[in-house]
Amino acid sequence: MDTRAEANKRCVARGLEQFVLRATESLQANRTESTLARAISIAGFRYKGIGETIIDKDGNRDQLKLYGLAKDHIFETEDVSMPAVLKESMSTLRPFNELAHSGLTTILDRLDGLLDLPAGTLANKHRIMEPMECQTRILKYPPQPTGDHRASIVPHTDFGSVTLLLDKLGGLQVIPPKGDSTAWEYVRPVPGFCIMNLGDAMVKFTRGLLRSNLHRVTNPPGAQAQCTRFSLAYIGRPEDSIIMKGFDGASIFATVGSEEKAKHLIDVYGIPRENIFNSRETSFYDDLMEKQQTRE
Ligand SMILES: O=C(O)CCC(=O)C(=O)O
Ligand SMILES: [Fe+2]
Repeated sequence: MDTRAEANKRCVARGLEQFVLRATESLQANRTESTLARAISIAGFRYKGIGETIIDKDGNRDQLKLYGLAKDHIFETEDVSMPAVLKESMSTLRPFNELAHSGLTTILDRLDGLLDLPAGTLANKHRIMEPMECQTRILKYPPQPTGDHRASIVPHTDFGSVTLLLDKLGGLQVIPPKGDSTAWEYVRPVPGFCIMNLGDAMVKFTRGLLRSNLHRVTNPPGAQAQCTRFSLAYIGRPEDSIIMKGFDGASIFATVGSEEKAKHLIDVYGIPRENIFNSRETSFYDDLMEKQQTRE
């Protein structure tokens, strides 16, 4: 990346840090939850106070507050009623949305390549100036009492195509693909990087080949459990006019550890036998490269 782009990114990051702190404090200080909840009429693009949702069968309530801001409102604020702290922060929020959306586009282009889709297939369904329900979400998780290991946010999959998460503290957990439903594992945030999560739209587009992982947030591990956890999410969604259905014509390559699993991919997903490689041998890498080079 050139130095100008680097500097740009650093400015946005600094602005964002101040913005998240200022916004969460001010929303907390000035709100009456019901007024703010009414401030934005589109469902999901609003303030949500602590405990508004039930997160498990025992009736436990969530332990976070959040504000969901529509991408379309960030670029067309005139007619949108929103708390002053957010309106005042548009000079930070607009570049953040542009940066996050360009990150989303980079990932979508990479996925086109991996799925053997024509270049631009996915990005053309996520053009930033088209109406779409991409969401910037500011989340605040107060520290929980020691030993409280309940989830703070309900276990869920994301409703969009790709989510980018800017987290400093741990607390985000996933069930890895091979795990059982109790095997939650922490996702460690890496300084300078964001966490990427595929959402339900990608499952639909790829007819279930890509996975939208179940995740939740619980008390951060170790000493971090004493800290308030802030998180900033950009939830990318396809344009409003896109029909949620599987793409035709993508070549899918897969690795499997047994003939039984290969048979499942062939029978259920119709993947050709020659596109399925053995995951127990490193030779699959050369086989795949050879296939990629010989494709039209
Ligand atoms: O706070 C986080 O790290 C995750 C938030 C999340 O999963 C969401 O907003 O969908
Ligand atoms: Fe999520």
